[in-house]
Amino acid sequence: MNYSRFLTAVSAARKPSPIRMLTELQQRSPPSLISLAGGAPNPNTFPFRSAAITMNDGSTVSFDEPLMKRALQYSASNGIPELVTWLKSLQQSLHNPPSAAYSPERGQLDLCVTTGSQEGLSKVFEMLVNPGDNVLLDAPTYSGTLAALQPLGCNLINVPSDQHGMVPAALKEVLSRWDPSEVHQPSSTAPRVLYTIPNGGNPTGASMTTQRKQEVYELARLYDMLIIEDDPYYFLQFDKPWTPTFLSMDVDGRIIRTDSFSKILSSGLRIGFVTGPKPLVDRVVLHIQASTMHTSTFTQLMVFQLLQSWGQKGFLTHIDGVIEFYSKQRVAMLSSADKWLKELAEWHAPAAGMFLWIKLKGIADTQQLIMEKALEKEVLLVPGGVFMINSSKPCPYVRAAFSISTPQQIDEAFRRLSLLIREAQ
Ligand SMILES: Cc1ncc(COP(=O)(O)O)c(CNc2cc3ccccc3n(O)c2=O)c1O
Repeated sequence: MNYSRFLTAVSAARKPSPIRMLTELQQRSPPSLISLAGGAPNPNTFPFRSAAITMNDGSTVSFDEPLMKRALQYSASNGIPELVTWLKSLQQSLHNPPSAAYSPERGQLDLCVTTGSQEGLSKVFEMLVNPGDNVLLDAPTYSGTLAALQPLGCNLINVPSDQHGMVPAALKEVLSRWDPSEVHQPSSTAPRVLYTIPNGGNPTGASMTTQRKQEVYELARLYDMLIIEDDPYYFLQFDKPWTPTFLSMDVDGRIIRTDSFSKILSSGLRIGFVTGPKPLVDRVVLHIQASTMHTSTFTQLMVFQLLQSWGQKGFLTHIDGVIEFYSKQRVAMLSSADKWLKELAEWHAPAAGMFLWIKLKGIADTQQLIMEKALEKEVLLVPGGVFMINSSKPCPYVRAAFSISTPQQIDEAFRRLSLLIREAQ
């Protein structure tokens, strides 16, 4: 793969920070090294001494004095080494990516920690997307992605999708505007990037089938596109076996995958990770060096100690418990939807995630209904327009999350929504 053709001028211009290189050199050196180089503050001046975090199972994640001094200090921009190693091993076990054994130039799999997958997404978009570029995605899509992409001045092209995700035949039709043999010409306007949320899509709850992923991947090969696989709901798939990921079929090194611990460990700790070809992950890390420097060392060490004590088996056992919770929530929302909304709306049962995408019958646009009337009835949902490429276009959908409210609250909310719809029809 020729990765340079995908980089924006800004990303290509990024250079390693000399100071960060010295810091990382020092961290790799024997303790006998005396460094007067780094501008790191002296941790003995920090007011925090130790910490002990009690886990639900009664165990403790501890920070003794030496570890606390490390936790409160700067660390490597790609993530603390032990967490990066643990996550790479997890990706290997879950996805067995073909590119893991490749040379760096050929797109060897690499990984960096980010402050939530949101940071990973925004830095990946800024690495790849120039003003005027054509970028493919299946709308409706995550509003945070639109917020990161649209200011870059690109042209977002929608690829039709349904409850099983992006439709390969529709992608083929969209791409038929360009000749695959001409995509490498400097004047070509062919898309170089395709973004999708393959599991438990936000807001649609849609999940791509393996067959569709394979067909989309082959089209990405034909037109030499990168695929951004934004997959924060991968661990919230209700049925096993979990669907193979784009990363697991990535023989070319053209997948950039963003994962998140927000839906399974904590959303406030802000731990995500970007997995992809080393030439591209390196560019994301250079951007991190020049922006946040790194994700909180304390947070990374807290999560790493937990993962180390769990092991992959324990991690997956925890996830089983999370899935069981959301599965019950989903059942509650679907039964309340059947009870209150059957004649008034349409929806598909999601196979993953935490969202129900509901089409209200007889209502052209939900924006006003939700933002004005719903508050009167004391029920809040997200009007579907915020997930569309053109948010001003009328949209008859609303997004309902079954993550926080109790089954009883969900039932009452849908009773209120049913009154709202009847009044508005
Ligand atoms: C498809 C997709 N990709 C990336 C992310 C970012 O997750 P991160 O790892 O935590 O950074 C998300 C998070 N989605 C949301 C977040 C959120 C935060 C506050 C309030 C509301 C929020 N709503 O509604 C959301 O959908 C997502 O759905």
